[in-house]
Amino acid sequence: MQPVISIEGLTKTYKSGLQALKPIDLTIRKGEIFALLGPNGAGKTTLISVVCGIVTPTTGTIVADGHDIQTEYRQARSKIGLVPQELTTDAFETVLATVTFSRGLFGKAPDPKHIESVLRELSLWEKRNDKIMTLSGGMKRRVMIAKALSHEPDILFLDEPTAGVDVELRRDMWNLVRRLREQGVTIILTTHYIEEAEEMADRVGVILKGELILVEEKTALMKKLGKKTLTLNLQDPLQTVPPELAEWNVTLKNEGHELEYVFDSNLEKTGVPSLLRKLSDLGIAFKDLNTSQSSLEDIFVSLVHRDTGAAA
Ligand SMILES: Nc1ncnc2c1ncn2[C@@H]1O[C@H](COP(=O)(O)OP(=O)(O)OP(=O)(O)O)[C@@H](O)[C@H]1O
Repeated sequence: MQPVISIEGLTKTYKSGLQALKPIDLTIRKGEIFALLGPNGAGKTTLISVVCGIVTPTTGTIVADGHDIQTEYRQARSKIGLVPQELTTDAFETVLATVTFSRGLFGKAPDPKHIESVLRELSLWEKRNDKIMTLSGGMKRRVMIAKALSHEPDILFLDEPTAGVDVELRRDMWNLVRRLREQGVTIILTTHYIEEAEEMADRVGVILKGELILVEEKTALMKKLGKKTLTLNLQDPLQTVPPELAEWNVTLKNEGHELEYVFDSNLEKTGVPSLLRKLSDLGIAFKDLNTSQSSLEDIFVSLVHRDTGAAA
């Protein structure tokens, strides 16, 4: 697939000496929705800010839609829309003036029809003559999105678009993102929420302490997330796993007091009912059972363990 953003050897060390990004290589494909996941302080905003030309990289090159973000900044930036995490807009201006002005900043000819359709899509048309400062927080966020779309960007960055927004805005945002994707816009969003990535993304990148530790198709990642563990507390401890249970790939834990079975909860046949029947046939009784789902955190932990070479 055609790359729309190519990032090579990107690092960022802030003046304070903090290395916010370790060498990052990443290609964003044209027309995809890419979700960048990571905990607070992982480097998501720094990465976006560098690609959008707000923060200068320490090393590395970034090409956006064929233009080097540093040597051809204006051409590259005109292709990009950015919805930042923080609301940065003129409080005394009206909605319409702010969004119209944003388009002009990118050297685009005025297009009142486009501005109107953006404002209507974001339920801002009725508020077009209101001053920004009189709007609610959610409405202000909608204005930020309208500003980012004012110059018809081919690439849209959304930095935590749904942090702290209500259900309605979240749903509108997701619908908008889908419609933009249908129009061929490439979307990169950062989020803490795995559901958001699950709902929206084609691919997911996980960033941890400035390091892009995983980039994967969402469906593959969801398969990993779909892993569940069934733990049975046995009535009587077992010395070894009975050969009759070989097909389930179970393990004994806690000195034979617990039988553990890891299965894929996405599958129609998880193997759980048949395992329980087999245990009953074998006369293996259990006092209690519980299941736990591997979370994004589990994936983080196992990746960190792997990266540091510690025993998993
Ligand atoms: N201007 C700056 N000067 C020095 N350090 C900074 C600056 N901006 C960010 N940092 C640091 O860089 C690291 C990465 O921050 P960044 O905002 O990119 O993370 P994030 O993944 O976006 O986090 P969050 O989810 O909290 O928004 C953090 O340790 C942060 O404190």
